[in-house]
Amino acid sequence: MKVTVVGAGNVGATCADVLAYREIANEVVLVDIKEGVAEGKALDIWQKAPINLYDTRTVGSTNDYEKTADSDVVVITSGLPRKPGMTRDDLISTNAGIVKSVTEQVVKHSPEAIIIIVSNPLDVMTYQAHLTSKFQRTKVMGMAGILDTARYRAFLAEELNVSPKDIQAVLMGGHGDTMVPLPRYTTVAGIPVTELIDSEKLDAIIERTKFGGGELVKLMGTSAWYAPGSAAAQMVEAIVRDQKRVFPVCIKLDGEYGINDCYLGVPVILGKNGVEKVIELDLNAAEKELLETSRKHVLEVMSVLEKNA
Ligand SMILES: NC(=O)C1=CN([C@@H]2O[C@H](COP(=O)(O)OP(=O)(O)OC[C@H]3O[C@@H](n4cnc5c(N)ncnc54)[C@H](O)[C@@H]3O)[C@@H](O)[C@H]2O)C=CC1
Ligand SMILES: O=C([O-])CC(=O)C(=O)O
Repeated sequence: MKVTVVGAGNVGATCADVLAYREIANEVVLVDIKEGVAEGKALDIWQKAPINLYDTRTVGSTNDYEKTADSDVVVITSGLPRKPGMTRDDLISTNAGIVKSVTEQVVKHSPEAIIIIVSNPLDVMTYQAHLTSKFQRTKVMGMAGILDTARYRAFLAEELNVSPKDIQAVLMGGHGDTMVPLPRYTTVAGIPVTELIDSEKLDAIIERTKFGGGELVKLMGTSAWYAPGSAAAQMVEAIVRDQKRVFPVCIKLDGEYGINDCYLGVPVILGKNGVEKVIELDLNAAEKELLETSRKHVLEVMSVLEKNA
């Protein structure tokens, strides 16, 4: 299996590293527009192989997409990260152009690839890649839900003093402050979380999750990369190993949840064909209202992209 990661910055390099040391692919090609950066990071990851004992080949490329030819999966992380005071949506004008030009190259050299978008604003960049690639919707998806649920699970694990491994959760909607965590579908080793935590503490954790990206931007002056890079690698793994994992993933909705033509995070089954099924949960009225607010927000940002097209 061959996987390309475009953007050899913080998230892309982390993703490539996880793909390599966990031997998720046989070959990982790292691409960046900045001269030498992708080659250098790919070489560094390859030199770690004898220490960490893996044999995934890592190759770097300065914008030469020939090296990416016939990739099975392509992860797109190229684009600006936000700085303190910015929203993810503020990145749209710069990142839309980057995602468009990168997707054109990806499609030309890997017409059968499955594309995973990481660049922000996530839902709208997934839209951009889908528009440009003209691939079927099940083969163009965005990574956000695994990261957002991971933050939620980590905060819960800390509060309850249990292993993060035992916390299961699902979350829906756009990757932003309108995301919709679903406590009704959150369990600790099968026990409904609401039996273990009072509602005030749970609400505080939900709020912290919604602004989890911004918390890190404030601390570091740029956005997160360890959890995002690992989350993207986990999606790649589900696809290349045909694991049929159930994850929240951003995809164009075609009538699911009564929504058409909007890109939103929903639980899906992920396997060798990409998104193999969108799972439709029976949401209650309050959850539907939150999802509707999120849909409206993503549609607004999608319309900015359309105006600039
Ligand atoms: N979906 C999510 O949950 C998350 C999304 N992100 C987003 O991922 C993106 C990358 O973040 P970082 O890696 O932290 O940024 P970074 O600045 O460390 O890396 C971005 C890389 O993209 C490269 N690049 C720019 N234009 C390019 C082009 N046309 N072709 C190839 N490479 C190009 C840059 O040279 C740079 O090395 C940002 O848009 C960020 O907002 C970050 C974390 C989580
Ligand atoms: O917050 C950001 O800008 C990056 C991101 O999407 C996240 O870490 O959730």
